[in-house]
Amino acid sequence: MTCPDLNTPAPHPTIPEDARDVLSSDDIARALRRIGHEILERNKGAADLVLLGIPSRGVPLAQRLGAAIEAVEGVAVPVGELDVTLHRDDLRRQPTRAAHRSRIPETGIDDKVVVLVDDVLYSGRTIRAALDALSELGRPRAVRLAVLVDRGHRELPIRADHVGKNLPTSRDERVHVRLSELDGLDVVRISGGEGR
Ligand SMILES: O=P(O)(O)OC[C@H]1O[C@H](OP(=O)(O)OP(=O)(O)O)[C@H](O)[C@@H]1O
Ligand SMILES: O=c1cc[nH]c(=O)[nH]1
Repeated sequence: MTCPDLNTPAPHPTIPEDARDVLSSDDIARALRRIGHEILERNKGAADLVLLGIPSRGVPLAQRLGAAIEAVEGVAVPVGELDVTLHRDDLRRQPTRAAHRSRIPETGIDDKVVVLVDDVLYSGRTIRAALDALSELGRPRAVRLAVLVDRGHRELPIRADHVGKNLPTSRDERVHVRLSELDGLDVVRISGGEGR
């Protein structure tokens, strides 16, 4: 098996020209503010929260959620990133997928309420890998999941606790998330599918 390269960023497909917008920059900002409020409500405040973004785009989303929570509560929530690459069940099929390094806040995750953050939830396999990666790092009191887009088609018994937008899709469509920190603009588009 080829080992993933730690330094080479994963290639990302360009968005086809016929893609249509599903979330604008303002929509994304509103969704993240709402999710921030939901997380605080569910957790009854910011105590013991740790946000972990899943690379690539889960990382800036986790940082934005941290900022949104801080704006409401006035306290900084630890934010880190959790690489799941080596825990994926499709590593043999996609051996060139780049590995990142996990960055866990100094607070650690033991007895914390960890909120995993990702851009798209689809089969659920990335989140399964995230739970596997997390179990090597400690024992959170609870693990929750926040995603910007849930496009359905789960292949595993995994669900999100906080969703920016539920987007019914067909399997031959693709959801493209672009974020200013990595891509220079904020937008969610969808491409492919019958008649599009
Ligand atoms: O529920 P799943 O079927 O696992 O799909 C969701 C994952 O797919 C995308 O990642 P991708 O592998 O395209 O890499 P990226 O994060 O670099 O965009 C997305 O960012 C999610 O992490
Ligand atoms: O449509 C999809 C499916 C998985 N991951 C994405 O980013 N988009």
